[in-house]
Amino acid sequence: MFPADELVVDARHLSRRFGSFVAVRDVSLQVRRGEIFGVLGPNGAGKSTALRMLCGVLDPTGGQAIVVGHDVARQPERVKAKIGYMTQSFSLYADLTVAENIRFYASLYGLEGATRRRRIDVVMHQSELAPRAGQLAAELSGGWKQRLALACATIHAPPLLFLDEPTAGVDPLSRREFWERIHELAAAGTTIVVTTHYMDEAERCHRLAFIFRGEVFDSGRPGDIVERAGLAIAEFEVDDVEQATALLQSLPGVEECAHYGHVLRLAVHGGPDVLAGARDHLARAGLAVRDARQARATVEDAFVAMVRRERRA
Ligand SMILES: Nc1ncnc2c1ncn2[C@@H]1O[C@H](COP(=O)(O)OP(=O)(O)OP(=O)(O)O)[C@@H](O)[C@H]1O
Repeated sequence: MFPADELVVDARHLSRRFGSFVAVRDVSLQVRRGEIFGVLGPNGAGKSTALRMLCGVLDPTGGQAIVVGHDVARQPERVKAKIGYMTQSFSLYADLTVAENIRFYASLYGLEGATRRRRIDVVMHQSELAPRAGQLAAELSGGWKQRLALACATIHAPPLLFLDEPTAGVDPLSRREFWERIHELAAAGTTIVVTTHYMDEAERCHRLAFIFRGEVFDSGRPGDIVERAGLAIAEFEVDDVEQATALLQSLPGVEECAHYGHVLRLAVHGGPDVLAGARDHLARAGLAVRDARQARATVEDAFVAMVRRERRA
């Protein structure tokens, strides 16, 4: 492991206004070396704006961030040289081949001589792109484009990698492979800050920050965030799903009652006696319950509950 106190990102009270609109407000977050840090939030929450400030491509209008040892507002060029940045749109040159794209990024980061050759070999090998070196980027599938984008973003072996919705639109297998690669990079000491809308990906992060309307609402390890949300979950298989939903939604403390095929998933604020209480409620109304079981609350449950609570407030 790496020194636990080695902060690669140290943002304090970071803010960004666009005119009178505050897109990011008073965001403080610290990311340690080798961590995979996830940033979650609904559309328009301010995730990309926060990331762009941490990358040194957008000036903060308040607060401070030290990233890879440099102040993002005072030394944005130093920060940019030391980080990798991959966005949803991948920033590839469609009419260049795989190898040409990688060589282009190697030049962009000033790699020369033996170091350049070695890094090109390493990323080609790690991304398994070597057999496709001569293929045009435009001809690659979504998953291979994503591999190429990651290869380009890491060509200079940056100690810190920012990923802004890196798996949007790629298939589940490619997403899994991508995350395996992310974990390999982190295990080798690369720090990763990633935004995502996929909650299974959020669960793969070491720590998370929930951003809503520009502010951090909660942050910590996925398990701790889920625990703080205080939700108990039960799943029911019932014959009359619609009637069961209506009945369960009338129970006190219900956060959500959602359909998953023939299964109803109930999330309530409260203790584990939820299962027995809800089943009794259905039984009293004469509804047949074929199966009832307690389930694990997830980051998605915590996220949805948080966003709903804030929208109600
Ligand atoms: N250059 C800009 N000028 C004005 N407003 C902006 C600008 N950039 C972002 N915003 C606004 O700031 C808010 C936050 O946008 P941002 O792109 O950071 O959200 P996000 O959380 O990344 O959303 P998404 O998940 O949809 O990518 C939005 O309301 C957006 O319209």
